[in-house]
Amino acid sequence: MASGRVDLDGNPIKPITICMIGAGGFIGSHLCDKLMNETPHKVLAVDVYNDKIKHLLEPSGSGELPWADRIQFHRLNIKNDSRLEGLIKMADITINLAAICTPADYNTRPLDTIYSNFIDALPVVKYCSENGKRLIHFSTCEVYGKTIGCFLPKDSPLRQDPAYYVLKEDASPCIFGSIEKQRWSYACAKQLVERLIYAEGAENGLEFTIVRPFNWIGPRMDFIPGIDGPSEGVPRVLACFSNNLLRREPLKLVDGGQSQRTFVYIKDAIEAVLLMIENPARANSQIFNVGNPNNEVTVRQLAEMMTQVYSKVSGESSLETPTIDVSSKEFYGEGYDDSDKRIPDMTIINRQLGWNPKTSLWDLLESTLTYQHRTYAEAIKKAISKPVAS
Ligand SMILES: NC(=O)c1ccc[n+]([C@@H]2O[C@H](COP(=O)([O-])OP(=O)(O)OC[C@H]3O[C@@H](n4cnc5c(N)ncnc54)[C@H](O)[C@@H]3O)[C@@H](O)[C@H]2O)c1
Ligand SMILES: O=C(O)[C@H]1O[C@H](OP(=O)(O)OP(=O)(O)OC[C@H]2O[C@@H](n3ccc(=O)[nH]c3=O)[C@H](O)[C@@H]2O)[C@H](O)[C@@H](O)[C@@H]1O
Repeated sequence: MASGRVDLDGNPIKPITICMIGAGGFIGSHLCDKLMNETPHKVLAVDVYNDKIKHLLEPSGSGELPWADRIQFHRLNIKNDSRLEGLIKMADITINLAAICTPADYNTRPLDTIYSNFIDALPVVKYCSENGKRLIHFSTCEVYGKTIGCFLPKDSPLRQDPAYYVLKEDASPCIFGSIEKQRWSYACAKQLVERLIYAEGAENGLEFTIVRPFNWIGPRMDFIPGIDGPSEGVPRVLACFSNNLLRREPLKLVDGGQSQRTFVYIKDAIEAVLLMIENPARANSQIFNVGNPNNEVTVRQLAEMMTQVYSKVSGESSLETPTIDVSSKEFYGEGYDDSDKRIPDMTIINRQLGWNPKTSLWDLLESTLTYQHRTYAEAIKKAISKPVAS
């Protein structure tokens, strides 16, 4: 671990204690890795699960892990645990990652989605505000909803104009579908928490940073159905397509796979979060888009690229029919809707933190699919060869 580390203004960085809620998830596990390996900070890791950070908590051989005294796991559900306030008080800063954040849940479990993303976040904001603690809250790029451009006629030349689709923290509107399109329950809950945090900052002086991730992907994201998650579960697209590739099934393109996304490598994105943690003067009172505008593809193009990359890393040939079309109603059920296009404007994060993503989509898929193959291929083979109980 480096000593003599300095912030972006050349000041020495003092070791701090971080209360990380949702530390056992995809982003939390990578952030814990980074903090343990590269900084002197302490982490109070809060989650209901710890499988994805077990390697940081328990030594695999004999001897102690070098960071053993800098990470503590607290298994608790923030919905109903009185220990939460004490942990926030013990820390210098709280990072809240806890959420239900898989689109398959937004329209099928809208109450759980709203409670998780709105109600459960309220005490965290309150305790930080009342105790004068800094808060980094994880929101989402979904708060932008749809682009203005998607309401223009299909052949309008304005659709090519970035003013109609690039998403800016301080200028773009939040455009959701009607209430019966329950897909937007998540985005709407996240938006209201953003407004609450902003108001706590304005009226009560809460020191906050809001993060809007744009499709961060990489190893340990979600689960592979039937292996380390429920067989009927529907994770986010990276895990859905990985599962299809591992099982040699066609990748399912929802409504033709025409929606567009920009994907950023988790390791690039975590660099941005560390800059926020260690540069409070530059990060406080800011809302940051964190994404990679250079990695834009349609979902169909993503499927084609993942098929090619998987074939390269696994040595297996591609299927004759690599993709099939499926309607959103069939795949997600009633009430699904979609963001058409998500290009993050990078002006603010660039100006405040000098951060830029580095990894191309091909490279990030190559390292991620190498991990998926190494982690799951054998387990899938075994699961497939098991006779089905009659
Ligand atoms: N991955 C992305 O690209 C992305 C994009 C946009 C927004 N986000 C936001 O970032 C945050 C983290 O996302 P992620 O991809 O790591 O998701 P994740 O599901 O892997 O991690 C969330 C973690 O929070 C925990 N958690 C949920 N409810 C809890 C509760 N009541 N008490 C204690 N722990 C609880 C879960 O067990 C899980 O480990 C979420 O708020 C999500 O909305 C992520
Ligand atoms: O990651 C983000 O930045 C945010 O967006 C995600 O939403 P979305 O990008 O729609 O979720 P994915 O499940 O990754 O789906 C991406 C696209 O692929 C499509 N898809 C998904 C799965 C599949 O098997 N096939 C398929 O075509 C979806 O319909 C959607 O158009 C989730 O809402 C959140 O995790 C997060 O807030």
